[in-house]
Amino acid sequence: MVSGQEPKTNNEKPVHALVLTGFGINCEEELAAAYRLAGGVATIVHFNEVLSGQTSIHDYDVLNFPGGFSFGDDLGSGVVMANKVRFRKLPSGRTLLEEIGAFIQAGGYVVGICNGFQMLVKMGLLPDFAGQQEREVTLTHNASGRYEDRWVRLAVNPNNRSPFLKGLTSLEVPVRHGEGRLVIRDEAIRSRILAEGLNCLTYCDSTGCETAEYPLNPNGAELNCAGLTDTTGHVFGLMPHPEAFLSLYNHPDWARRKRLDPAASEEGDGLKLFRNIVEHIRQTRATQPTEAAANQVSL
Ligand SMILES: NC(=O)CC[C@H](N)C(=O)O
Repeated sequence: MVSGQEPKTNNEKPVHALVLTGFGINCEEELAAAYRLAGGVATIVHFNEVLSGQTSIHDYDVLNFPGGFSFGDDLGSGVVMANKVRFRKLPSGRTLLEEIGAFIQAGGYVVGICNGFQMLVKMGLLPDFAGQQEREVTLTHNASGRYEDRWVRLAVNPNNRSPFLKGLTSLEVPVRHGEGRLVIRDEAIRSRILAEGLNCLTYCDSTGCETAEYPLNPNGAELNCAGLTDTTGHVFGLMPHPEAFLSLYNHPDWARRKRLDPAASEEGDGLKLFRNIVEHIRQTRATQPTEAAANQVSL
């Protein structure tokens, strides 16, 4: 770029999402499409490229763990990938989990959807990354004893900490999983999750009231919890798939909805989350001078 035409603020840089793939992840294309439709840039990268140091997570704004069946759900869904993140050393000499900790501290965002949420929980990033040795919560087999593939309604916790959920009160999205039941280790952790608003999404009925009733709560999750954040709001995980509802035409009832309200938006509820995070990162950047502009000021 010609000198003098350098962007003055970082908000002229595109918001860049790193979307991981490999080993049985299968939702990376939809997730990348979600960021692109929301005005961001998305790059799909094989997990091994990150572990080998060919790709650095620090070059991106949002690190995404998509859904799927990584390692065939062997040892429990998400466990093998989580262990690679926790224990494999990168060329930097640090584990990927340590790199992710630094990435979050530097302002990065981490998202896990379905199998990705299971990975975040099993690597100990949710509900809070305090370097704790023992997991505080887990995601395990659905109470129904079978794979659940259905649309659910979610209520957004008004005290939630995630910029993904800004301005949202409820949304409709599909679930498709066998191990989505949140189990919390003890009462103290349960109270902390509630007190700090970490249970950012709960299964609800058509009136928006939280419910434990099956199949509205499709897996029997404690607190009817469908999604968690950490206390910083930089780590967000959820069992349902917002990237699977980007357009009205993804919804099984789209034809009736279109007939009843032909002028209604053709965007799906899920796209709102990605618009929110792209906008949030842009706004955060708008207040930060670029390195070049900061250097000019200090001269
Ligand atoms: N859609 C998914 O990501 C599925 C997650 C996981 N394989 C399960 O069945 O629980």
